Amino acid sequence: MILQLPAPAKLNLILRILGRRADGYHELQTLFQLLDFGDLLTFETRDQGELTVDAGALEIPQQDNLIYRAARLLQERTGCTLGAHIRLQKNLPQGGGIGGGSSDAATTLLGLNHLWQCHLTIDELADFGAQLGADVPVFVRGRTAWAEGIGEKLTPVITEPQYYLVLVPNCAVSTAAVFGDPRLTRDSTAITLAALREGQPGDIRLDSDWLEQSSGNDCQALVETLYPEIRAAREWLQQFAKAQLTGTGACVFAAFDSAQAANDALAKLPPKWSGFVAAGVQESPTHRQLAKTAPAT
Ligand SMILES: C[C@](O)(CO)[C@H](O)COP(=O)(O)OP(=O)(O)OC[C@H]1O[C@@H](n2ccc(N)nc2=O)[C@H](O)[C@@H]1O
Ligand SMILES: Nc1ncnc2c1ncn2[C@@H]1O[C@H](COP(=O)(O)OP(=O)(O)OP(=O)(O)O)[C@@H](O)[C@H]1O
Repeated sequence: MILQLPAPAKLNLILRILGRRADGYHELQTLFQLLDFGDLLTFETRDQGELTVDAGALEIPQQDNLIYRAARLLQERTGCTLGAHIRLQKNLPQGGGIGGGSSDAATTLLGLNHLWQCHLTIDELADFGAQLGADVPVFVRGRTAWAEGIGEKLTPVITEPQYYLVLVPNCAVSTAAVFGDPRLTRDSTAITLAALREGQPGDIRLDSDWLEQSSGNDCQALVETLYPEIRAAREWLQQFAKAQLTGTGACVFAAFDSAQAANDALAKLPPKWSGFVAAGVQESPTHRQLAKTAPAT
């Protein structure tokens, strides 16, 4: 049986670092905005337990690929004797801060749970995801969300519809190196969302005025010192709208009210950089696609 599923990108519209835990991981608060643009994965079930990943031009040994690691973890934890061949169409830049590898891992957990009929719950899959990386659970849960802890405590939120122009500078940033740098500021005060819930039934709605005041990325100053090209890309984008780093970079982004305005800015992009326009979404395209998919037999 064959199943094709998207693996969307995310942006960190807010990234605040509150402190460092004894294990080296950082307590943070971040607003994960899911996008309607990403990688594409094709899963083909195998009767024998063998797992293979065709990652195209992505130069990573198979056993290190988060797709392979997610599939292996699911096999080990469920005792499933089925295997799979998984093909990756890589559209997202590597080390871009837009969660490409994490999203591939989440789509693998969701896709194989469906194909292999493991019947795991989203909570169980999100727990497995957290073992693969701090950004995996948000993609497993598939909602634009406010995150706390090391990124695993998720509260779904509703953001205003926006189009994002994402620029890809010519450098890949190591997340571990940024978090390990003594110059990183780690003392932001925590934001509380509870006040925003007052009088609102259902999910918290974050309006653009609140976002304007609260946005910012605590990694940005350090990353721009380490990679002047990232500062140059952000400053170029800043001529159109407030521009910011996502995650630990390298990508920078700005929000626009229409796809037309975002594409007009993209058309002026200097040839040394690439970029893309994507809409912000509340629900992951992976979940939307799975909801339309017939049960595996
Ligand atoms: C910065 C973000 O991209 C924001 O979305 C993520 O929190 C990073 O998520 P990720 O790439 O899935 O992170 P992981 O693969 O779990 O960790 C990569 C490295 O980042 C550091 N790390 C990550 C998350 C976190 N809350 N604190 C950390 O200190 C750790 O040194 C770790 O070795
Ligand atoms: N399927 C995959 N796609 C991309 N990177 C992968 C994959 N599997 C493993 N990796 C490794 O994960 C690292 C992070 O890649 P990724 O593209 O997810 O970075 P990122 O966009 O900065 O993510 P994040 O925002 O979650 O930190 C890369 O250095 C790469 O070696």
